[in-house]
Amino acid sequence: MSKELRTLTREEVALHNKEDDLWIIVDAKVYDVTKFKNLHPGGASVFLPEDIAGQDATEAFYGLHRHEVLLKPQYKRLQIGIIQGEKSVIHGGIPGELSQVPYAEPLGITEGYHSPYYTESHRRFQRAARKFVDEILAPDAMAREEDGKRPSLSVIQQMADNGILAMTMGPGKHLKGRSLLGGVIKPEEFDRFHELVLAQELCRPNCRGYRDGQNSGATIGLPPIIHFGRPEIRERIVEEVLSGKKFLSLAISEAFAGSDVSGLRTTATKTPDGKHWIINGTKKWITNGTFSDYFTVGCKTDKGLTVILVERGEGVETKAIKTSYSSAAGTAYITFENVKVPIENTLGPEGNGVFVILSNFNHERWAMCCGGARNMRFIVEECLKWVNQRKAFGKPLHSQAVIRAKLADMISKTEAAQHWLENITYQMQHMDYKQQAQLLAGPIGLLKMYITRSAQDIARDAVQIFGGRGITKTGMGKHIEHYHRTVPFDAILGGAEDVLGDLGVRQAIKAMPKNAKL
Ligand code: HEM
Repeated sequence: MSKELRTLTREEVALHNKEDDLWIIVDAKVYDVTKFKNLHPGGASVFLPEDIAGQDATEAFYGLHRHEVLLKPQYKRLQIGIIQGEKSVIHGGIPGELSQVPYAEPLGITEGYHSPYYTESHRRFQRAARKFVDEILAPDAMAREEDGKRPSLSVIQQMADNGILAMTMGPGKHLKGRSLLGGVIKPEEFDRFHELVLAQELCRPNCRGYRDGQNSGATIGLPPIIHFGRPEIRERIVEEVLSGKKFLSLAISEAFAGSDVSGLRTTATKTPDGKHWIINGTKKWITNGTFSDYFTVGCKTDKGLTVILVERGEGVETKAIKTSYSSAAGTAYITFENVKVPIENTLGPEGNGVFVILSNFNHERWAMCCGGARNMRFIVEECLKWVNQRKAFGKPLHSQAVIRAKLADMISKTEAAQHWLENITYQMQHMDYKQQAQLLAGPIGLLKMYITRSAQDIARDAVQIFGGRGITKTGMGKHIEHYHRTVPFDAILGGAEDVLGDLGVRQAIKAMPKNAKL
């Protein structure tokens, strides 16, 4: 039962300023810390100075704690009253609502700004996605990132029921008949900008391992089945995965070869009757691999690289790899030993695996750009809040020019990334698959390189702004520490940064007109 809060004057609170009778005010709320002080992680002595005991400690509190501390039940119950005639105004964000911090949201969805891309349908969709993420996803994300367990199946089920798993595959027939976020838009309305909005909202809890744990194996591993699978396989597996019943991973990279797909060593040889493949080899860094039921596997065959769908079963072993993010992502090392697979599981023509794999890359890299650009923005928001509430040398941190210069750089990079991303998204919206492959592989490669380089600059600057807190896993800088530790993932997964930059330039050189001379 919640206790009755008292209405108190500041004068009344001031009388409780002794070790055995100790109250403080934080944001118009009165807390009795008499007993708590001996359990306080920051020590008891911090409560005793005369400007804290019985006084308003709001500024001191927010210089040292995140707002969420006061929301935890064990601390919330320390509140005994509220100051007469005052209201508490600080909140750590209202679930489902846009942040009011400048640059915390893409300009296109920020109130007062205009956009050539976002319509009322996108904005409505964004609000529904934000609510889902804040209320359902974020609590699970934080808990699983902490304990390293895979995302809770109940949450995956809710993602499936709301069409989220299906929407991460982009617009298309697979959305038909689904209720998207409780019917907030119709399946035929869903376009690339809805997809962009969704991809960015899903990142907001800033739990990088968990984010990859939410079926991102399927986001990259299912399209080859949608586009190249035989109808009977496609129908069964796509439905099982998008309804959250089964999990699937893309299994291309190996200890022997990553970005260089032609160097893969996993082999598939046909049985003498030609009815099965026998697969042998290993795969490494396979997202969701520890818990996936299906694997979309790149194999060497007589006719060259071939992509084959493999079901978990005899001869398939997966074990967890420890990476710098949490094991919620299920990153695995996989061994295939004489795994027998029906020939019908071949995806696309034999020997055409490079095309099957490459045709997927644009969408995968674009989706990673969506997340990368959003994560940069989240760090800008954290830094803006921190420099505003933290004092150093008697002044707020933002009064230091060097801090403002860092923020200027961070904000510019974040805005540049988002605007370039939105332009590419607009191109995707108006191009068919073939045009995208021809015209967008280079720009998407360059964009991803730009985002991951900028993200690493932002991570480094954010650590400087947060100081020791930026390298501490709990407390004020916990998101900065997490970001700085996990930001290299984007620079590696889906094509290493340098390889992608090079791809963009090589494509430009290839497209140079013969008559272009200085
Ligand atoms: C109801 C009031 C308060 C509660 C519930 C509370 C709770 C906590 C908690 C949970 C931590 C661990 C770090 C974290 O999770 O952020 C902490 C750390 C700390 N607290 Fe408090 N606190 C309160 C008020 C204060 C006040 C008024 C001061 C200073 C005047 C203070 C000074 C500190 C310090 C110095 C630390 C260590 C910070 C660090 O390691 O960076 N606390 N407090």
